Amino acid sequence: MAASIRFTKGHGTGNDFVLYADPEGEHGLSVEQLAAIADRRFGVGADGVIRAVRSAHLPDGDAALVEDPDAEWFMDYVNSDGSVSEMCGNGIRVFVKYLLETGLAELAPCQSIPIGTRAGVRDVQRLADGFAADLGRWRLDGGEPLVRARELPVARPGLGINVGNPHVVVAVASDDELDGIDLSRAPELEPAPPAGANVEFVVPRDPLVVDGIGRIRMRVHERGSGETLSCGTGAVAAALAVRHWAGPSAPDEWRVEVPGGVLGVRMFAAEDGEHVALSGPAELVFEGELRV
Ligand SMILES: N[C@@H](CCC[C@H](N)C(=O)O)C(=O)O
Repeated sequence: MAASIRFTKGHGTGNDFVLYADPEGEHGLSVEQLAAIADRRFGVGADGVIRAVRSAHLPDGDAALVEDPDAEWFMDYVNSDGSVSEMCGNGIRVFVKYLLETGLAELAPCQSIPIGTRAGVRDVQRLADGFAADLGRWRLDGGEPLVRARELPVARPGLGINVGNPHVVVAVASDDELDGIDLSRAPELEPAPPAGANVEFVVPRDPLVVDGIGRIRMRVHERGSGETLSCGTGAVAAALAVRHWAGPSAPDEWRVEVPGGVLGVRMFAAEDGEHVALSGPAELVFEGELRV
């Protein structure tokens, strides 16, 4: 018999999600069901589906990732093709907004809430106009694969960066070149990273730095979702890559323009090394019922 589940649709700079609450961890959906929900013609339509599960009710594999006993909620994130990802930078802000609006959690302005994810526990702070997520440590990862994309005149070397999930960032020559890339198909990476990667194409603004803030524009092809209007972890990877290429005088604060809006990225020293934080808006736009 078909079951029905209440859902909320939300987005962060146009990266959109279907969210539903499953506090006791009883309503995990199959890959096929998740992909059907995310389908833009035959389903609700979204770049990803997010399930809110109490950490206390996770299966052993995911429970091992939640080391902080204060992380009451776990963000179970899947891409629009039903594949699992470790982290979603836009999703985690929308997730916290959803917990607050549905009364599943409380958070005073400027305070933070720890959220369990497959990349570990991440703190999300409530701001006046959105949320900021501390995405923790990052690392150069995956070398410098050659990237080929349709309408990109030549293959370019990318830079592999892991911010909880894998990214490859590619610098392009101009706004026109960025706008001309056809991302209706996944870019080819050589060698291909074993777990795949999200691929960001990035161009600096001129001048690159204004008032101590670095400025870039990017487009993204997401692993498991295709081209999206925004990718939070992608914006973080893009800012880290451009800072890496720009050298020691580059700033630690960045403004990243994506097709769906603007995100903020900040690198800062923490006890266990350098962390990177992502800030931006989170919107909930409608509610409905899933028939699964
Ligand atoms: N859009 C997200 C990233 C979602 C996961 C990604 N497609 C992956 O497979 O790693 C973001 O805002 O970070």
